[in-house]
Amino acid sequence: MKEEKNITPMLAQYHKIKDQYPDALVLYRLGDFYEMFYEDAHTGARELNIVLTKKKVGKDRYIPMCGIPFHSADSYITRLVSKGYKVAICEQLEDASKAKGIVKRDVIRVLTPGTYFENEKLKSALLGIYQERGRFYIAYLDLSTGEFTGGSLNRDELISFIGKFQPKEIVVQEGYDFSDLRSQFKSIFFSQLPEDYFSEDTHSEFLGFFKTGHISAFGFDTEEQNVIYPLSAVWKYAKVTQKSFLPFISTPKPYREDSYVRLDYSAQKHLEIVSPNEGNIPLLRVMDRTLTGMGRRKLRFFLLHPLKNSKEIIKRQNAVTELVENTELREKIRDILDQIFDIERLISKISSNTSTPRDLVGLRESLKKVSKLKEISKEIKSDLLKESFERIEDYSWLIEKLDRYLEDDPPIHLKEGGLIKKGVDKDLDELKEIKEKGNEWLKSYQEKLRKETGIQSLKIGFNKVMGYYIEVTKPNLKLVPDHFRRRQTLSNAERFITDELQSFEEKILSADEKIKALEYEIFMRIREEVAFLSDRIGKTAQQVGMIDAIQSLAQIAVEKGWTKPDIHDGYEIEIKEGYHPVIKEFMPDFVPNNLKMNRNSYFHIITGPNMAGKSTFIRQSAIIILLAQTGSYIPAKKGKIGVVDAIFTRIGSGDALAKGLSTFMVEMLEMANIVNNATERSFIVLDEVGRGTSTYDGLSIGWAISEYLAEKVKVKTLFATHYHELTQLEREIKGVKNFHMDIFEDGENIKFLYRVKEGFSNKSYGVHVAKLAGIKEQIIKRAYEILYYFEEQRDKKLEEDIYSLKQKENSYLNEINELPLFKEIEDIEKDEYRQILEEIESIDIGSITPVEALVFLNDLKKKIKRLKES
Ligand SMILES: Nc1ncnc2c1ncn2[C@@H]1O[C@H](COP(=O)(O)OP(=O)(O)OP(=O)(O)O)[C@@H](O)[C@H]1O
Repeated sequence: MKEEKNITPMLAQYHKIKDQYPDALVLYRLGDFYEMFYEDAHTGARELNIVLTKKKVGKDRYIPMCGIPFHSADSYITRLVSKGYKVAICEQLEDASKAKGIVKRDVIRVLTPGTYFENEKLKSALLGIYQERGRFYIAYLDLSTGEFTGGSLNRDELISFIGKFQPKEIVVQEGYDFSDLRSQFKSIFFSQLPEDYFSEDTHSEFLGFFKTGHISAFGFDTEEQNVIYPLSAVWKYAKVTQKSFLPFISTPKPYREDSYVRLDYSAQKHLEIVSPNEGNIPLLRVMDRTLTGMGRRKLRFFLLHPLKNSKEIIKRQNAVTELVENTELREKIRDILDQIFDIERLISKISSNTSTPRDLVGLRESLKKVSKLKEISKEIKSDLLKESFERIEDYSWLIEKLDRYLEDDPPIHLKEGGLIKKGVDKDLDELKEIKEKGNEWLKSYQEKLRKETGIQSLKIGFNKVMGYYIEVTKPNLKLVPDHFRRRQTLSNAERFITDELQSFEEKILSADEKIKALEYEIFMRIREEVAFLSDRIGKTAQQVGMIDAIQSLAQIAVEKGWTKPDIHDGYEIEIKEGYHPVIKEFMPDFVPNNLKMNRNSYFHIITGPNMAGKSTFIRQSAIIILLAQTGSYIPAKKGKIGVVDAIFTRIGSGDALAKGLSTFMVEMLEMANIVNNATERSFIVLDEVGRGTSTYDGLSIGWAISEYLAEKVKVKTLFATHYHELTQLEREIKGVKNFHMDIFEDGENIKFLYRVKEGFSNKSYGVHVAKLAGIKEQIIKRAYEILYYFEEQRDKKLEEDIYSLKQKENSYLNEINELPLFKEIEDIEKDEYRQILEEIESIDIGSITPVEALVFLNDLKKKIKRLKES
């Protein structure tokens, strides 16, 4: 900010502070308001829709200003932060009435989208990214729970991670180009951090904070060492923004993407696991039977991180089974969990100094219930649950202490007093006694005055503005003695004070102030003791979350009659009478379907009319596999699941992920990702491929991709398509099988049966759907005429195409030699001519497919054309 000459001391102070926070809106405390000045005032007034005024700062000098009242500042600040602004809170650090000269002020905290952790609405979380040689090193920090994790990812994994964890703010090193990430995640705010956040000094400070000398102490491997950059940068950012309020941060944990099923961002979105597409309901919401915040977060993690290791899946499944089968135990656990608050949030608040006395009482009560949970650990049999129960620590000594110290129903605000029980501190007890005795004195003094004056209705009262007073109603005023001094006149009474009452007031008020100060001091001491235990209590809270997530899986299984799938390491997948768990909620007569995949039948091409249930079927299959691998029971009569290593989806064409890319380009990017990464152990669902381009381009791409996936990768795939030509693949590749959605046809009227059957269907019934949608009868009639014509043409053309492709395959060299174009190149320069000839000769006739032959021919034609033109 430019220096201004001859400015007031207040403005000079403001400039000094603002200069330290150039990228934040500085909220400068002035009495009962937070004021913004200059450019900040313009921004604040615009974003908050409040009046922009002026502040006089000298003779005829004004600066722009806007202000928000201190008492309702929270909602204004939330609005600013949720719009991506950083807000620096500049407080008065001393009592204005006692200050000599200008009141001391400083920024006590900077609130940013990723660090305003105590705001429930914002759900703040922070991600740091450091890039080196194409690898992304990340650190994720959720200050509301203390969760801190770091890892090394490739680009796809990074996108998937952001999708799963949904940070509100991403911080990167200066100069890092994040425009492509920003276009993909529009609701996330990005900040660049200066060099020193990534410096060696910061590394040492960070390691010092966690009392270790090297990052490997957290369990990171040698090749992950660079993760120290984002970890320490994120930690420093939290420290700088929180200032003295730094809440609990757990020891960083390595995030190992490769121990979970690969679930790309597009799959998370398409399957609507935790966040729905417009208007829908996500799987998590339908399944969630957790009773605590920790459990809810754990269940969310389970669903986004299905396991790959069959032993681990079965271990979790066994825990779920125990609670499915033992109703009494499940209900006992649920009853206890229901009374436990969000311990992770509480300890985070308590250690950040933003806690209220009620948070400590909440923690105490929750820990009591946690002890109750521990009491039933003897009844537990399954390994995973047993481990969780065993890891719960016993906090009876802390509970006992908190019980002894804290009043059961303390006030919300820390400074109101009445927090600490009797018997904790001698001085405090004495002061309280003075206060209590004071009450007795007041009673007897009131009695004495009534007798002396003869005014029976005389009463002594107290309010915060006036202090103590003697109230006499109007009709009795003539009886008031001379030594009563008037303090206030009301409509039907007068209030007085006497010397005696005034000296009493001084004594009591000073006792009261001392009580509050002492209580505050004691409270802060206990708070610190609890904060010191944060890490350990946090670990116990994690176990409570695990138990809660497991019981939630058991509860939903019991409620909905889900079954336990058979998990194995083989290739086969079999689902009997499976259904879509979300759609079924709203459609009780949902038709269940079977899926059977093995070495002879793993690439299923599913055709059928529009609206017949193809998409639903392929999505439900992916969801059932995902659920099975989280250890959950499944919405099916029976299931055998050969563990998959990835679930890929290519669904829908409406969701242009990144603006600026065509729908088709987005679709092809997703396809490229699938083709490049799928293995024999993956599971793919494709809902139409190549729709965003011309029919033949689309068909060719769909065809070539199917051939590659079915023949080369041999990956289990469900491919819903309107390209009926693709059903030909069944004859050419073993493992490809055709299915269709069954319908009941009666002339031009059809009824959807929503059942998947073997064989193909060569009609789309799109016109029928148009009719259902209410398009005029005469248009429908005409559409049918055109459709029949096209169908005839198509069938003829298809036969011809296939015939000619076969021909090309058998004798492609001859055909290429006979191409008229080929002869024309004889006049062209020898070298290039030879090059083309060599290219033709290098082709292995036996291994080329019809589609490859076509592509090759097209390429050749283009090259020749280019040569001719040059
Ligand atoms: N198994 C089922 N039982 C009952 N109703 C179903 C079933 N599957 C789907 N439906 C209903 O049919 C509607 C259309 O299903 P879906 O979107 O899966 O069809 P589709 O064949 O993929 O259509 P399109 O080819 O137009 O994309 C669903 O919204 C649902 O209401």
